[in-house]
Amino acid sequence: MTKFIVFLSWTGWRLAEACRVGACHPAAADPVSRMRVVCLCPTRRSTARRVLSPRSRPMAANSESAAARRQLVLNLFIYPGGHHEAGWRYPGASAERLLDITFYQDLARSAEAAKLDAVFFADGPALVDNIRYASRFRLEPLTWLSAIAAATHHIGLIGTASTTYYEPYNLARLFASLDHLSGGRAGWNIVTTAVPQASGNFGLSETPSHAERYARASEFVDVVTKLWDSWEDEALVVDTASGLFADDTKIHPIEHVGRHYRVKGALNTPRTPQGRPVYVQAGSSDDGRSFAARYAEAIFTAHQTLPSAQAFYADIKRQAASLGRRPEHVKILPGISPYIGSTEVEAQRLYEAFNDLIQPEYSLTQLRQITGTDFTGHDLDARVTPDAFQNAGPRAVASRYQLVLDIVTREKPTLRQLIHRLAGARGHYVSVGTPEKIADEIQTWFEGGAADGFNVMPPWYRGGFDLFASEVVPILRKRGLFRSEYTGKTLREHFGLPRPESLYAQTARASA
Ligand SMILES: Cc1cc2nc3c(=O)[nH]c(=O)nc-3n(C[C@H](O)[C@H](O)[C@H](O)COP(=O)(O)O)c2cc1C
Repeated sequence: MTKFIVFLSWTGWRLAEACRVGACHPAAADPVSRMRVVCLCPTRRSTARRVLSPRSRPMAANSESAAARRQLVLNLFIYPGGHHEAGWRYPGASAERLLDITFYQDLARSAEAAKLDAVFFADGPALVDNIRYASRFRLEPLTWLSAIAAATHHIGLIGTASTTYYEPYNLARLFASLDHLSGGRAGWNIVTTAVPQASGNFGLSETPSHAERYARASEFVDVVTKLWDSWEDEALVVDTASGLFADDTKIHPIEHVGRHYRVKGALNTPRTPQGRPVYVQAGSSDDGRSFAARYAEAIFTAHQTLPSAQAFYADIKRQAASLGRRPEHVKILPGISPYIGSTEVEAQRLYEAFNDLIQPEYSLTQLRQITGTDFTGHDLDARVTPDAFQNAGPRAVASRYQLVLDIVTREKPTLRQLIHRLAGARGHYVSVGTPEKIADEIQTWFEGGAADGFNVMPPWYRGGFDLFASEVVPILRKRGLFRSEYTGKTLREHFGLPRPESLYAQTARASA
């Protein structure tokens, strides 16, 4: 017997749109979640008219062209099974295709068709605890992004790699290769990795301290920058007539000797189309912020409230400017996880449908990892108070810990409410509502000094992303906030970032 799920999925909303003109449709199978829907014509007509006739927002002043106007950055953050920890269980989530590269190539092509800036892959050098309940295995970013590069032409490719668990020379080669093979679309999300179980996979008896990780990260970025610049742009000659392949006077060993690394160089790969991949960064503590202000060209960050995001945004822009950098060359990109419905009620119901699928064993594991407190066996409907987190230890300086503490202090949730808050997007902003409402929130953060764009984190694939691309992006485009066409080919061009001059060219110019 076909199960009728009353709440309206996307096709149902489309049907509701048809309802507005009075033509009710029989129940139809919804290709997104393959749930059968019933179009509630009579009750929907007024709702449909209210919801479906998009409220006009003040359009961009005609005199100001979209191209001249500051453009929103939108990346699709790809996570196996979706960003909600139970996303893999949601009907229509294609759980059987979690390791199917064609699924991710199709998703990236859809993101490219929507003119998004980049696809974004996280990474973690260890198996998460309690994998038994959540699709939290890791797709190694560089290999999967290389396959996506072959299936796309414009969209950027941002992969995460940890300075704590890589070697500079290898990382420089990998990202240089991704930039070459993609025609200049590579971005490197620089992380220092806080998860304690990673160190055992790399022969370390303990996890380096928070401060030590950032000290290493700074030297690491200095080394890879020298490696990416070790070939001057003119070094590669390839003159078949004369037989000169490369001008080795323009290839420079870096001879780096530092506290953490000794690297002779030069890199064994020519300088790349972008010169260097785009430097993205994720880590929001004080150390993380000063590191980001110094190196990052884009910063992935987690904020639950507009004021918190505004304070972070202002701080980073101020720090970057004080280092002589142009603040507009540092893009602040909070995560946003959208739950989209044709009415607020339906969107809320969708959000609750996901939370009904969570398995608290996994959620409590994540909470313990972030806060150091094990709530196993605690009453899920009892309130959580800040003094419950006595075992934070070194985690206390990590931004994710602070974020959870802020939620508990601000909202006084029960344990169940807290794990629901975190289940959606691990502490990133969750936006539940109609496409208009979600576009309003994006515009408010973008114009309110809180974000230069977002890493979009759909609760599930594909439906969660397809709804965002088909319903929210057009509203943003209509408001003049987001591109209609790519105007560049490289990720730097999408982000409006300059191609960096090599260190040698800078030195030569300075001494000329
Ligand atoms: C938004 C965000 C995303 C992150 N993504 C990753 C990741 O994919 N892999 C990883 O190893 N660490 C990741 N981290 C952890 C950071 O690399 C860093 O180790 C941790 O946040 C501690 O630094 P912080 O206190 O400065 O945030 C992320 C952190 C943030 C804030």
